[in-house]
Amino acid sequence: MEGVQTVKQRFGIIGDDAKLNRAIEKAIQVAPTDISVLVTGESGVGKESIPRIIHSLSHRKHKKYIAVNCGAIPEGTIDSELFGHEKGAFTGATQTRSGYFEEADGGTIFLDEVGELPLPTQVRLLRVLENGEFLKVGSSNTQKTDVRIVAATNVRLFEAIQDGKFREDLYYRLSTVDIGLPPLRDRKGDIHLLFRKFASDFAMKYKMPTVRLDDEAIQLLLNYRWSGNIRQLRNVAEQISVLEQNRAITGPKLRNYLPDTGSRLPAIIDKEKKSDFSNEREILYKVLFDMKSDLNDLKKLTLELMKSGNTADVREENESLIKKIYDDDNEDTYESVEDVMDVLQIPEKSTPTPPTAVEIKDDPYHFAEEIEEEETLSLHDKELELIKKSLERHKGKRKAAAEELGISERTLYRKIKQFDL
Ligand SMILES: Nc1ncnc2c1ncn2[C@@H]1O[C@H](COP(=O)(O)OP(=O)(O)OP(=O)(O)O)[C@@H](O)[C@H]1O
Repeated sequence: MEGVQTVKQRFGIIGDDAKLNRAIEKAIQVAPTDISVLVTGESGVGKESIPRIIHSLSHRKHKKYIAVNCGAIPEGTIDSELFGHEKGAFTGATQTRSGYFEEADGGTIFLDEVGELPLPTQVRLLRVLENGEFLKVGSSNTQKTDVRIVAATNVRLFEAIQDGKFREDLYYRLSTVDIGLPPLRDRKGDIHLLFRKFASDFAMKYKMPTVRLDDEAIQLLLNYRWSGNIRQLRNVAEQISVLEQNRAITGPKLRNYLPDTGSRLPAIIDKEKKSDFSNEREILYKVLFDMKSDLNDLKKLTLELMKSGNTADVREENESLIKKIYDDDNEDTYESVEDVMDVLQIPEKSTPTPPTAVEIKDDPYHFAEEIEEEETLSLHDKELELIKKSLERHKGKRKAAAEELGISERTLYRKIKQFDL
């Protein structure tokens, strides 16, 4: 039997927390059996690695492993996705199609977000679990399949059972063995380790030096509540790796990337609040918006220089703009405003005046209008725009889009429904 450390290495699992190790150990122990396993834990704790371990260490490893995100499939099509359908079963069913349970015969199916399954689908699933039997949608011919099921949930299934949204008998069938993964805030010893790993991965990906945290930043990292768990930590490491010029990260710098930190208060878990990604995104939008605004200012300046060819006129007319672009209290700015004024021979004045709203409005340059338009966009609009763009770019493939956006497929699915896309 493979050891916990070997498995961690093989599956790229970082951390040495006792609860994490116990979860991996349990996965290794149950792998050779056909026992159904329920993986529990908050969103982003790394539940997906457990079914992969179980499948790879089982006698089913040469057969298919299919991971299904139950929360990402619309209710109307989930039965057909899982169990297939007969030709003519519903409008658009132009030919017979096999479902995941048929495809994965001999292998393993991972049902992520199993608590999201509609009740009629739960009945079908129970039947497969009990005797391996299922019916294609629109068919009365019983079929057989031999599939090992590993399910995962980040909702409290007991509450769903009490609310009549999840069948109790199905819960017991699924959770013959329960493997719980701890939230990141309870794995303090692993937090900095994970950050360093992600920072080094992103440094390689973006071909930049690795960011490093000072002591204050490390403390902040350890005391943060991480409601989005490892996924959120990874996103923060990526944002910092991409956006920070100075690779030595101080506490105050890091704080900008941690929404609602409440400084070092102990973790407060809000059951209703699923994640902090909207706040996180807000910060990112702000940084991106500032960068875009600077870029537009520079475009304007360059165009004016090209059009007029007279640097003296341009520098006089755009004094406030030049100051706005270069007068930054950020120590990472490449040039100080004094250097630029020197180059352009503009005398220093005490208080730079940023362009007023009227100035921007009256500006004949289209990119200035762009700035004004951008400023009026709400977070909601920007989120919608990003989701649309990402879906377009990935030709409607939700998995790829969710990956790019740094959210789970289920969250993306909810957003698609929310924005009526
Ligand atoms: N121990 C770990 N070491 C390295 N990366 C990890 C670890 N655990 C999780 N990750 C990474 O964190 C991200 C989230 O993990 P995963 O998708 O498995 O979470 P989850 O619990 O299934 O979340 P959800 O319930 O939202 O689907 C992934 O990018 C995964 O690779």
